[in-house]
Amino acid sequence: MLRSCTAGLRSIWALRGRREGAPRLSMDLQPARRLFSTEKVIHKDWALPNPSWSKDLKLLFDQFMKKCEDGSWERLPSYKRRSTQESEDFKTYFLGSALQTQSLWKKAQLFTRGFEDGLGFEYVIFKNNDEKRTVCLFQGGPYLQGVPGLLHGGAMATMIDIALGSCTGGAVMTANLNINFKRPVPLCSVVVINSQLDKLEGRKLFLSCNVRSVDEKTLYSEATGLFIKLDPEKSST
Ligand SMILES: CCCCCCCC/C=C\CCCCCCCC(=O)SCCNC(=O)CCNC(=O)[C@H](O)C(C)(C)COP(=O)(O)OP(=O)(O)OC[C@H]1O[C@@H](n2cnc3c(N)ncnc32)[C@H](O)[C@@H]1OP(=O)(O)O
Repeated sequence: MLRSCTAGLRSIWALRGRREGAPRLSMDLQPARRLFSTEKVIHKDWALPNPSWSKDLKLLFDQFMKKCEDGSWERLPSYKRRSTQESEDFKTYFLGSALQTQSLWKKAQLFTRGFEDGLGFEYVIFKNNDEKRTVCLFQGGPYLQGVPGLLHGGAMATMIDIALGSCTGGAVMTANLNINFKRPVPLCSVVVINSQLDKLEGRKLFLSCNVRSVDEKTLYSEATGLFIKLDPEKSST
């Protein structure tokens, strides 16, 4: 596994900069203004295949794109930054946040999309609106290592949070996340996160998910989450 990961890493580095519009990874090599300067970078949809995607990930992606053809499933686009409207929605609740007072708001971006192709979080989410569930295809790259050769549990928790969040809509926050890590996830492998909305109770959304290998034989994790729809009457800061 480590050998294939190293080979993958070599090919990832060989492909550096080839994807159109892809910013370089390190801030010290690339001045911040260049990372955030063009509309093209800001609005790029990152939930699409790139050369770092493994065969498994591409195959599953193609299968789900087929399911999208009759409209029962949709691929969720993924941007480094939230749309102006979404940002405004959240700003309403966090008027005193440091981001706004320190003028850093313009530089804010989703941290899962801050890595160079293949090194961090490669993922795409498909949503079935009628069934209130999503499927997240996730390949965790070499920069997400915890125990040598294995994916860091925090990286897995991040993806679980995002996967569960994708079953919600509008302005919500994670109030509780409960994860059982059952088997370690090999670094650079592909996992499938099946999430569903179990119950809606007022502003509370109860969700659950499981994380499995592509062949479905290995159950890596199971999790539940409680998300709360933000109350416009309350400010959280
Ligand atoms: C953001 C998602 C957007 C989705 C967009 C869709 C696109 C899909 C694509 C991509 C998905 C990306 C997804 C990203 C995901 C990232 C999410 C995060 O990282 S969030 C950061 C970590 N979370 C916090 O920092 C919260 C901190 N906590 C709070 O701010 C508050 O506690 C909050 C807002 C959660 C609730 O506060 P209150 O004042 O509005 O509500 P109160 O009255 O306290 O609670 C309401 C009800 O919920 C229960 N409740 C609240 N917290 C609970 C808890 N921890 N456990 C159990 N019950 C709880 C309460 O008991 C109450 O229940 P009763 O109505 O009385 O029955």
